[in-house]
Amino acid sequence: MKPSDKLLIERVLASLNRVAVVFADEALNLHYINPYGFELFDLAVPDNHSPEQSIFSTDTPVKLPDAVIERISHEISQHQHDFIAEFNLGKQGSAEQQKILQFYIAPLPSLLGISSFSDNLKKNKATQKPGYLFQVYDITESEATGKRLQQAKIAFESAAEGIMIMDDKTRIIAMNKGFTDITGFSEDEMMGEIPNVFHGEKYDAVFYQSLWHNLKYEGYWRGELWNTRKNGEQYSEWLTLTTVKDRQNNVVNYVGVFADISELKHSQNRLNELVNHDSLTGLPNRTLLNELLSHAIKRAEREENQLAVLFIDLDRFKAINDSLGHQVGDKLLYEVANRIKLAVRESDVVARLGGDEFLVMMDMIKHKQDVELVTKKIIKALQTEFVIDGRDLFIGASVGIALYPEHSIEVDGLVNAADIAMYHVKNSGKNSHCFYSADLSKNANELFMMENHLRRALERDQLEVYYQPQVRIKDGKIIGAESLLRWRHPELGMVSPAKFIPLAEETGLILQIGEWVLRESALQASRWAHAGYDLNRVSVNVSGVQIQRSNFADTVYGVLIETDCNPRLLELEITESTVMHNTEFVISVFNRIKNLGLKLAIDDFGTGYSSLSHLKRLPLDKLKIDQSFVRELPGNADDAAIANAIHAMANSLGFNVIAEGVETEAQAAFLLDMGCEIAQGYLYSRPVTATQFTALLEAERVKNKTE
Ligand SMILES: Nc1nc2c(ncn2[C@@H]2O[C@H](COP(=O)(O)O[C@H]3[C@@H](O)[C@H](n4cnc5c(=O)[nH]c(N)nc54)O[C@@H]3COP(=O)(O)O)[C@@H](O)[C@H]2O)c(=O)[nH]1
Repeated sequence: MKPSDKLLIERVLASLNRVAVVFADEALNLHYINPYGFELFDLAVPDNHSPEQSIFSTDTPVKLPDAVIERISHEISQHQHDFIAEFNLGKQGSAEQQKILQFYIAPLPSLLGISSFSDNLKKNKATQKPGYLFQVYDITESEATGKRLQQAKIAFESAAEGIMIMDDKTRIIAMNKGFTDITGFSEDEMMGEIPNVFHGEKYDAVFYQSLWHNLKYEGYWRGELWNTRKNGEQYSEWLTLTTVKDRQNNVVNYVGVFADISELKHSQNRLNELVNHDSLTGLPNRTLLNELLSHAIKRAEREENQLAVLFIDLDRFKAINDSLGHQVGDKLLYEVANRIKLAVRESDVVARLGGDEFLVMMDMIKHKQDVELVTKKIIKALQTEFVIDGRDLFIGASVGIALYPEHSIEVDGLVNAADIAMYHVKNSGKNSHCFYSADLSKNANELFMMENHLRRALERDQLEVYYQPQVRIKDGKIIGAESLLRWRHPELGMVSPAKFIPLAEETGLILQIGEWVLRESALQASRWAHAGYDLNRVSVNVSGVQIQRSNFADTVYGVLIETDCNPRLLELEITESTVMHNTEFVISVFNRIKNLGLKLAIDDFGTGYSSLSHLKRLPLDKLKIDQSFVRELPGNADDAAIANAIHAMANSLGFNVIAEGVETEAQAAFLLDMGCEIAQGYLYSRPVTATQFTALLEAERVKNKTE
């Protein structure tokens, strides 16, 4: 071989950079390996050897890795000359690499041809014998790609989602089983068809603009769609469309993947239903109402319309719920919701805010009078008797009305204004309606301020207990005292209990305040007893809220222990209306108090609607004739008859009687004549401080001593 030919062949072999070329003898000793072979098998280049000059003698110790030799000799023994094998081949100086190699082995009659490259080889006898030419390709990458393709194919076929592949004209060219499962359409029916999402007529222009804009500039579009199955059923799908482009940036395919989210939608709707609706009546709750009201306000603003918000609070509902139980209460609320719905237009919104509070939102209001008419209709509907579990129940409704934009232009503002107006109705006789006005807000603010002041009154020692004597009419002897709470406010002056007790009851502050009055009274009663004053009892007013909302008998017991007061020195006065609510419960509380040794009196008797059968079951000691029946005695024949009747009834039930509000001698004489022996009123003394009361007792003691 000419030196120039030898050089050419050597260069060609050296330039092959995708195939390793190896000449080996029968014993698989290497006689030649090109530079790429060195790289592929990670062989160290011998010191005296340059890779370009790749021909070497067998004296040069270059060897294929053992694992490779083993595998080749195994395949040759099996007459396999074309095979793929996987090896861990060490990368020089770095971690091993997994490689997949494709071998082509060509047996050669002898290696004599290559001996001409090297003088060493010429002398080598092995070159006389048969040998092999190996071509080895690294197919690791393409194998991995193949594997990935295989996996993608499995994923495509087995995905529960529907997958469709479209050409650049959005015609379906491939689809999976998930597509058929969801839509009901087979491959035969869909091939070449354009999917619904691209149909020009199904959605509006804005939808298509946004879809194509996204596909073009973002490369994908994602959204929720309604679609129709082959059987005509509507379903909801979540679809992702992706644009596939070639190297020249031309669209070649669109791929659509969609999931059937009908079930999810259903659950979501159910959840929304639960979150946004009142479970008892099915009406929108406060959350949904706020949303609806907010939309309605925006619409009213656009269309320059008026809106009305009616805040409805039921009258007497609490009493029914407390006395007849929650089941009856729930049924009543359900019926109330139906009656309100029937009284308004279909388009009006009726919501339940909680408890016995409802709200009606009416839009497109032309005249205030129209709102008033509907309100009256609602009140009338709720006034009519309800028959629940065979029982006739009567309630009423107090309705506050606020108008958009007159009273507020905001959701909260409107609801608050209607609430304030409703509150005003409640405080002025109930079962009526009233439009909001700024004056009402002023009152509400004052109440709010007073509530804040009252909260601090106890801590700041602004409360004080006054005592009013209860006297024996025939000789004027003080036989008892009624505790009457006073609030001495640094700025507001003396605040009447008639003003702050209802507020304390509403806010629950009465629990703390009432306990404080009881403790003060017990301490004072003990002081007077220890001082030797002959006082039968100190009578303490107890609010219905204390009885209904606290462990009242336990509180009384605690106060007795703390103050070391003899229970016989104390009497509790409870209003007639309190004892007729939740009567069974009240009876049990009264029995416990009675067992502690205290006396019990009914205050303001004659103003409520006592049932005689209930009265009989209460462990009472005394009835207090309300001052409204005393005021016009003896001239008013009706009051005289009532006072007489109360006295007679108390006698027959074995109760003592006391008359309150006695201001004149004539009243006292009439009462004594009637048989009522004890009285209380300005005739004897106004309520006074404990010190002043002690002075009254002391004066009496002195007087008795001197007589
Ligand atoms: N739950 C609690 N209620 C209390 C407590 N302290 C008082 N109250 C209740 O507040 C209402 C107003 O009380 P007050 O302004 O003290 O009025 C009482 C007397 O001052 C007044 N009175 C007494 N004699 C006369 C009279 O001759 N003429 C006249 N016009 N008024 C008079 O009557 C009130 C006594 O009411 P009563 O309790 O019904 O006997 C009042 O309802 C108090 O009950 C408290 O600590 N807790």
